[in-house]
Amino acid sequence: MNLLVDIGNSRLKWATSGPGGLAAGSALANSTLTEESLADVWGGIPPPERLAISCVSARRLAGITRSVAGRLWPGITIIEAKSEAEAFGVRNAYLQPEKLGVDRWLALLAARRHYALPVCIVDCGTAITVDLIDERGQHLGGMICPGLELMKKSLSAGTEALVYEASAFAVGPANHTGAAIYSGVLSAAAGLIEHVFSAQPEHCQLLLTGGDARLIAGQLGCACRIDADLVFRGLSLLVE
Ligand SMILES: Nc1ncnc2c1ncn2[C@@H]1O[C@H](COP(=O)(O)OP(=O)(O)O)[C@@H](O)[C@H]1O
Ligand SMILES: CC(C)(COP(=O)(O)O)[C@@H](O)C(=O)NCCC(=O)O
Ligand SMILES: [K+]
Repeated sequence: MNLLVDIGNSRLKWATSGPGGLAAGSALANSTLTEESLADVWGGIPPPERLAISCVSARRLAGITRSVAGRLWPGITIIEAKSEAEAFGVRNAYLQPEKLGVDRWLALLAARRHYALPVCIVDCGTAITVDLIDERGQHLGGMICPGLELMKKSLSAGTEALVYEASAFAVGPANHTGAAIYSGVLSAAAGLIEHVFSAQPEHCQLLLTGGDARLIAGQLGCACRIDADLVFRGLSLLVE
């Protein structure tokens, strides 16, 4: 069994991978992550052979992950994923390939392995990222925009009257501020995706992942597939 860890800017996600496939554990908020809280969660799992880490957040969080794993399972092999110019049949479009977020790179590797290309990958996390990959495994580049929570927070940070509300929900034209903000950011996300995807070849598949994938998918006027495990699937290539 191997342990896969995806550290985004909001949450640490983890899963085990074995002969029976992937099994995701519950995500931990970065804001409350400590060696103790992580050791509590992992204390109950069987010792993994290898640990694969993807980290686009603070190095401190990768450090906590390494240190807890080393303490619980002395001698464990730890692999930290890095974006490369080319691997597993995927060629990175970035001028400086190592600068592409490693979560985005791993999602591309997973798409190449598990889906019929071309694919448009959208990661609906802290940021919303869009990445395009053609039938030959060539990454065509991508886009980055704030995620739903960040869009809401930026309105409250940049205005006098708009207050951040965690719980408002609305679709379409809204009749109070919290709902109007919610509806606005959801439409912005859906509009970005539809705009990019509509310019892709007819046979291109749309693949959504990330914490807000289901919510955003519900607003799309085009067919899409949700794969919550895309980054884990990329990580598991590194330990297979
Ligand atoms: N239980 C949850 N806890 C926190 N955020 C959640 C939860 N369910 C969905 N979300 C949404 O998921 C987003 C974070 O998605 P995630 O893919 O974990 O991001 P990242 O990889 O950037 O850490 C949050 O902005 C939030 O809107
Ligand atoms: C764009 C991101 C912030 C997305 O992070 P996330 O929303 O998954 O936390 C991350 O992939 C990143 O830091 N990328 C480096 C810059 C780039 O990909 O161009
Ligand atoms: K992510």
